[in-house]
Amino acid sequence: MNKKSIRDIDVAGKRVFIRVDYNVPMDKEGNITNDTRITATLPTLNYLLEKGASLVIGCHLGRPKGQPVPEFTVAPVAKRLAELLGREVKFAPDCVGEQAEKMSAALKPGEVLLLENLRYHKEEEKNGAEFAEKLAKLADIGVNDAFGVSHRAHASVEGVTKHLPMVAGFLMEKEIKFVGQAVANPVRPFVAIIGGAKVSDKIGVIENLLKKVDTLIIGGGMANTFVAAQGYSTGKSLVETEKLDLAKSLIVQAKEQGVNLLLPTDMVVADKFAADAEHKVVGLDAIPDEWMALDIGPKSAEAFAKALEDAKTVVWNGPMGVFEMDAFAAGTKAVAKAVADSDATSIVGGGDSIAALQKVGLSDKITHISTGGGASLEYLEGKVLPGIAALQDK
Ligand SMILES: Nc1ncnc2c1ncn2[C@@H]1O[C@H](COP(=O)(O)OP(=O)(O)OP(=O)(O)O)[C@@H](O)[C@H]1O
Ligand SMILES: O=C(O)[C@H](O)COP(=O)(O)O
Repeated sequence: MNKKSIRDIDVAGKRVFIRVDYNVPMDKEGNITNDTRITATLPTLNYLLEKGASLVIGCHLGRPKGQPVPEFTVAPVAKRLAELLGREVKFAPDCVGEQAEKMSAALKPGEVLLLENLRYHKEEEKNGAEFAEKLAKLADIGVNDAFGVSHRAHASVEGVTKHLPMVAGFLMEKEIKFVGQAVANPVRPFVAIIGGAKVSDKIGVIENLLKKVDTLIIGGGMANTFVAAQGYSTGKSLVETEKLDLAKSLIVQAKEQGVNLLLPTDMVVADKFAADAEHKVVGLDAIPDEWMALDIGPKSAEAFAKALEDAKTVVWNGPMGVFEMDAFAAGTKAVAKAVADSDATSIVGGGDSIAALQKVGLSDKITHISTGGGASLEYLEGKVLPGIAALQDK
């Protein structure tokens, strides 16, 4: 890596601003259901603390759209982080402003301050210069250990580096190494699996992935838009109507480029988005008007698993269904098992994808669990991520 890391700087007695990706899955009561994204940063945090730094940690949770939405407070993260670090974690109820400045100024070496959700301010996602400057005031030097957010040119990721020199943390270094290596010269067949719910974010990635992979499997919420693009009626399923033309064109592009594009042929549909919903398996031509597709069906799962049998490189982001509810977890489980059973180099990324893998107990069968979902997909496409580009050169 041609970027500086925390090994290259002296942090003794300094306040370090660290951007992390603590966008962790939570249940309705606000309990963290998977803390991988927190534990993955501990080597960086502990190293800096041992070297005599104090830490000002910035992160986001969910998409509160620039408002202080209580559901998206990162207070539960502060509690979990304190348990994991075995030391007190102070909490600033606003990430910028007088109180945050006072709290950060009072930090002694070895002390840790977590800032409230950065996305409570709309300037974060807009990369507002003033907001970035306010964040920079909280520290002497910056560290980016948030690979998962480095595809976003947000204030705490990109803008802040104009006021605060920023270097890579250990997690960032590790992600760049593993994700980069696996796809630099992938052993073939190379299979990518895309699912999940962030359809408009990730559908654009597919065009570039088609140039790299031999097989592309699409499931989860992402598949519904492709099913609709083939002319089927999809009832109340999650569908990005604005992306139907793009989905159609991607189906054509896959054919032209000789990529084996696998879409579901059956679905598990439900009468509502709930764990106790009435549900059944149907073919694509039989999705009832008032129902929604919440998982791929068993035939699709079998076909996807078959395509993974002889894969040598696999990249997976996004669950095949609403795996958080047992009735809609079978597709994700089947694909997870197929990836685990193959002897491919496998990279699975994304907050919910990691949670799904742990739920089925197969994480240790995966070559690299990436904390980045959208970020790892964009990195795989060959894009320069703004958060990485903005780090100090060696
Ligand atoms: N058919 C579906 N309809 C609605 N939601 C779905 C469907 N299939 C999967 N999902 C939901 O998608 C969510 C995960 O999608 P997402 O794209 O955020 O993946 P991720 O692994 O968390 O990646 P990232 O880190 O980029 O967010 C899960 O909460 C899951 O319930
Ligand atoms: O979960 C993720 O992929 C990262 O935390 C980025 O979140 P975002 O897609 O809301 O920017």
